[in-house]
Amino acid sequence: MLRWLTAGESHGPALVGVLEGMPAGVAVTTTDVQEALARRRLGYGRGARMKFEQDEVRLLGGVRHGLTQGGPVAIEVANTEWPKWVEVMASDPVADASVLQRARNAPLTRPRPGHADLVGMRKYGFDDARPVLERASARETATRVALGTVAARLLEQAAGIRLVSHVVSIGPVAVPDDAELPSPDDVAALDADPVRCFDADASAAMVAEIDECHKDGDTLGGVVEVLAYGVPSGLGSYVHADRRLDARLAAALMGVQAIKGVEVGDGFRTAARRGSQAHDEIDRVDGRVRRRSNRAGGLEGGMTNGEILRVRAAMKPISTVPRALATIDTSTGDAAKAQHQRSDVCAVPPAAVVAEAMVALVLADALLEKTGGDSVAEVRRNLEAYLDAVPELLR
Ligand SMILES: Cc1cc2nc3c(=O)[nH]c(=O)nc-3n(C[C@H](O)[C@H](O)[C@H](O)COP(=O)(O)O)c2cc1C
Ligand SMILES: C=C(O[C@@H]1CC(C(=O)O)=C[C@@H](OP(=O)(O)O)[C@H]1O)C(=O)O
Repeated sequence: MLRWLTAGESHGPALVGVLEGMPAGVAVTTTDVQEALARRRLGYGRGARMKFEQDEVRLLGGVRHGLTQGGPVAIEVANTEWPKWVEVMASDPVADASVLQRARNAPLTRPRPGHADLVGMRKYGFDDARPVLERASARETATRVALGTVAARLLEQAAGIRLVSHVVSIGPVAVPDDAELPSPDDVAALDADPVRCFDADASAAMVAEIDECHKDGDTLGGVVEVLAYGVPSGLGSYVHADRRLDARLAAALMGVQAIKGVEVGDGFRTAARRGSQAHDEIDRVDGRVRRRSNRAGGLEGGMTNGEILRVRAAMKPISTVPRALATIDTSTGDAAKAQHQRSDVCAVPPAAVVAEAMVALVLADALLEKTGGDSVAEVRRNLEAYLDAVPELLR
């Protein structure tokens, strides 16, 4: 079983992630994690913070000489913004109370609709939204991407599974339904695209939409898709609700800040079709079982079926809207405009990278559940033994 946890605040000294259950022998370096984090910072429409903040990565435990050791992997992602927040986010009481009178520490009492601010204040007993937004912030996704990097390395090295994430819509602009899917060889091209989109026309229209929206003081959401190539048949299970891989993927994706819907394969589009047009017919071609289509997105009965895994996640528009939304001031009860400082206009491209990390973590967990194994070599051996034992007529 693979388990993971993250800790840390948006403007604290650092975020930290712990991944427990990784077999020994996964090749991963600080540079691998840094490169993955750099991909999360890409994307047209992100706010000022992305321009001046660096992600400083330290592998704190579980990796030696470029290989996991079988113990928990701990990764720190330091916030280079920290020097500006030393007093505001100090973990110990601040001796000189006068420093807390400064503007940066003023209580945030105009909760932003769409954020955790208002309910977080109620639930945890704060008269200031600061502690709520510090932990609710999607800055935390940096740690998920760091941990997802290790999971993705296991998937590739033990099972030849490779992941791709891309953007399929931003606001009203979408790639055509029948557009070609990007493959793992297209990742560099996706990284180079301003909105991580594989369709050049749609990409240009998305950039124009973001510009338009920025001018209007507004924000945008969209839909991302994660593809997994080379996934063996039989990860997950139909035997119980919490073992279904579709359910586990949906929960992991819904756990990303601002994700409001998940689609497996053709998902909601399938619901509008007749059965004869909704499923993936089975054939035998050159002695191998093949599917004539992949509308199911590689998942049937809560299990991978050997086709390309395809899941989508819908992100709501950024909640900190520059043309500020109506709220109340919780210190007076009066009507007010929601708190607004800097913010992203659109964070759909980084959300694709975060979604990819979540899929990597869930797939790595499902792979280990199927194969067991304390080292990459053992995982690989066990996977091969399982696949070799599948009767010829079912292959
Ligand atoms: C990669 C990423 C970047 C984000 N950047 C911002 C941002 O700059 N400003 C903002 O208000 N919300 C941002 N969000 C979204 C908020 O964190 C999210 O709206 C908030 O947590 C409330 O959404 P929820 O109801 O799904 O938790 C971002 C989300 C992601 C995934
Ligand atoms: C820092 C990151 O994202 C942040 C996520 C975020 C939010 O409210 O979720 C708000 C913004 O931070 P701030 O309010 O400090 O400007 C984003 O920059 C990051 O992704 O690394």
